[in-house]
Amino acid sequence: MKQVNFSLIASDGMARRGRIDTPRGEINTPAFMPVGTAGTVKAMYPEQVRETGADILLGNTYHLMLRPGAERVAGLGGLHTFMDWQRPILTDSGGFQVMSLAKLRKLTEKGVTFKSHIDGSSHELTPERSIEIQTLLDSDIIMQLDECIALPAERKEMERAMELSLRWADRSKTAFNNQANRALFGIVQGGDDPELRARSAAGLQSIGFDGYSIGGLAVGEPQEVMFRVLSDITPELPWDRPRYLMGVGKPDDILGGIERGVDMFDCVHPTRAGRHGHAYTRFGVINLKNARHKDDHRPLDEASPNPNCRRWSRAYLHHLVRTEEILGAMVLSQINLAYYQELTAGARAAIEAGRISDFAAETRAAWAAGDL
Ligand SMILES: Nc1nc2c(CCNCC3CCCC3)c3[nH]c(NCCc4ccccc4)nc3cc2c(=O)[nH]1
Repeated sequence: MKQVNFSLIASDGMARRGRIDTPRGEINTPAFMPVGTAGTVKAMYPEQVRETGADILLGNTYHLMLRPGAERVAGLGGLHTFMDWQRPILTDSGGFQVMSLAKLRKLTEKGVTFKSHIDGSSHELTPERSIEIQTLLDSDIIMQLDECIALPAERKEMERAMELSLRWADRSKTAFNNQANRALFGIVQGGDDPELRARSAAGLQSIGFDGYSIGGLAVGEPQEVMFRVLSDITPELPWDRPRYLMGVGKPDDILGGIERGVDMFDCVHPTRAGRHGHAYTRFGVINLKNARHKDDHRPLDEASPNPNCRRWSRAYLHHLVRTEEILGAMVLSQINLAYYQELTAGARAAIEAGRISDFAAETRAAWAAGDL
């Protein structure tokens, strides 16, 4: 009996409020999933990540297969034990990271061979090996191996990568062998071409997956192109399965994705931006590196539910950022992750109350009015 199940709790237009039940706990959707690339959400204790409201976090096949190695993590009890995060983990298949990080990549029908960006050692990633690695990590939601191309691209190129990804989807499903205790997601490709996207979605559904990721976006295209592709594709996907928009994004991308029927999001942005001195608040993003803050005794946001937004002056946060103090990265990572969770929690409540469009309008108005 499948131990990972999606329930649709409410919908409001295309927006959905759902829940994914897994052996390691539930995931409330729309969900923002913090990224813990190498087995840690940078600058955060696992319990702090949970306290921000996260139900699930991401691990990374590419990084963990290179160091410390998938078999080694398995020997140490799997990724949950290794990092002491006992709630759900989603892992990516590694293909995207190979194409963006590795050296001397060679892509064939079989898979992709590459040299590690860490020590130059040779590696191969195939649909079968990626499933094996994600299973060794004991991940709760795993991804097919796919090929993601940057936009803009020629239609022939988008078609080639989409059709390869579909063949790899089939091989991934076979290698997955219907494991009951974890979920396998297919990944929709097809660039910005509606016909290719529809073919990809139909092809994945005929194979059958526990969830459907929307890949090939947030790869350089303008936001309106991403939104058009989303509006075209979510109606083509099964309403009773989660939709996961990969690598997205900034708060306004996430809000727009929710309005277009997306259930799950991941992005390195909130943690990376935090380490670079950018703080996300209800009024938009504030660059604390800017010298204008050096005498500002006001807290970041005195009405925030997050104590870290009330506790220190902007001048102090500016000081931490300017001096590159470790506490700066810690505090701003927590502030940004907490804000992303406030945003998705607010969306979940608004969908349940049938008022997602009001919520979206209020949220955008606060961003626009931002007295930062
Ligand atoms: N398999 C697969 N993964 C994709 C990813 C990686 C998602 N995060 C994985 C985590 C696992 C661990 C690491 C990440 C994507 N990320 C983005 N954009 C990120 C854009 C961005 C870049 C830097 C900062 C902010 C945004 N588009 C993506 C498309 C795909 C795709 O088609 N297929």
